Amino acid sequence: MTFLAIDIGNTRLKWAMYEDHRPGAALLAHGAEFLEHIERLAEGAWAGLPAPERMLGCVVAGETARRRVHEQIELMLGWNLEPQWVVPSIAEAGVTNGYDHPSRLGADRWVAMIGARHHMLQLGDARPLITVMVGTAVTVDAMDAQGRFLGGLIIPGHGIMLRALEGGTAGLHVPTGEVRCFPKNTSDALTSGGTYAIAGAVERMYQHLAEHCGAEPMCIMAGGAGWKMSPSMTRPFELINNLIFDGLLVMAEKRWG
Ligand SMILES: Nc1ncnc2c1ncn2[C@@H]1O[C@H](COP(=O)(O)OP(=O)(O)O)[C@@H](O)[C@H]1O
Ligand SMILES: CC(C)(COP(=O)(O)O)[C@@H](O)C(=O)NCCC(=O)O
Ligand SMILES: [K+]
Repeated sequence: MTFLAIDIGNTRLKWAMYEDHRPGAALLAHGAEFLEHIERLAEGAWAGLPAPERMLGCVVAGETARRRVHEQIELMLGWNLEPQWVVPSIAEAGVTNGYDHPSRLGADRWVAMIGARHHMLQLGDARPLITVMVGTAVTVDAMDAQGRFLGGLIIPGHGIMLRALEGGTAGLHVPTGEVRCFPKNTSDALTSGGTYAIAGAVERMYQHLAEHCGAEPMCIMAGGAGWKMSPSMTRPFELINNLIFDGLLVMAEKRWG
C-alpha cells in the first residue's frame, strides 16, 4: 500500500513516499519544494515514482496551495488518488485537543504532536511532552502525560523576526551573524536575539508544563530550521526531522488499518 505524505508549510512543501501507511514503513523517496515551485512536482520530483495508493497531508499554507497540489496529483498519469487532508479534531490517535476551537489549531501542530507522542511511547515513557516546530513560524505545544494537548505558543520564526526588524527600523540592514552570549555587533545582536527569543519561549513553556504536571517534560523538536536552535537550547531535547511524516503515518494506520 504505497503511501504519499505531504506537509505544506508557509515556506516549503515537504513530501515523502513510503512503502506502506504505517509507522516504520520503508521510505522510498522524499523531497521539498518552495511553494512557488509546486508546479514543478508532476514533471520533476514525482516523475518516475511508483503510484501511491493512498495520500494524507497537512496544510497550513491556505486553500490555493492545496488546490495547486491537487492539480499536480491530477497530472500524474497512472496515479488514482483520493487526496485526504488532516483536520484537527477533538481527539485522534491517543491525543486530545484542548484548543477552544479544535479545528482552528494548525494541522501541522496536531500532526506533529501525534507523531511526538507516538515516538515517546515507543521509548516506553509516558511523560509531559513539549513539541517545538521551527519553521516559518515557531510553535511550542504542551501535552500532559495522558496525551492531553493543553495549549501552545506561536512566535515568529528567524526569517520573519529579521524581516520585521529590517522593515521597521532604519539601521538594521545587516548580514546574518553568529549566536553569542554577549553580542557586540548588530549582526550578532540580531541573530542571537532571534535564537534566544525562541529558546527562551521553549524554556518558559518547559517551566509551565513541569509545574502544571509535577514532572519533567520530554522535549521533541522539528522543522526546517530546528538544527539552528540545537546549540542554544536550555533543556535536553530530541531533534526528529520527519516528525510530521511520522505523525501522518500514525494517523494513516488508524484510518486505513
Ligand atoms: N534548506 C532549507 N530550505 C529552506 N528553508 C530552510 C532550509 N534550511 C533551513 N531553512 C529555514 O527553515 C524555515 C522553513 O522551514 P520549513 O520547515 O520548511 O517551514 P514551513 O514548514 O513553515 O514551510 C525557513 O524560515 C528557513 O529559514
Ligand atoms: C502557526 C502556523 C502558522 C505555523 O506554520 P508553519 O511555520 O509551519 O508554516 C500554523 O500552524 C497555523 O497557521 N496555525 C493555525 C493557527 C493556530 O494554530 O492557532
Ligand atoms: K511546518
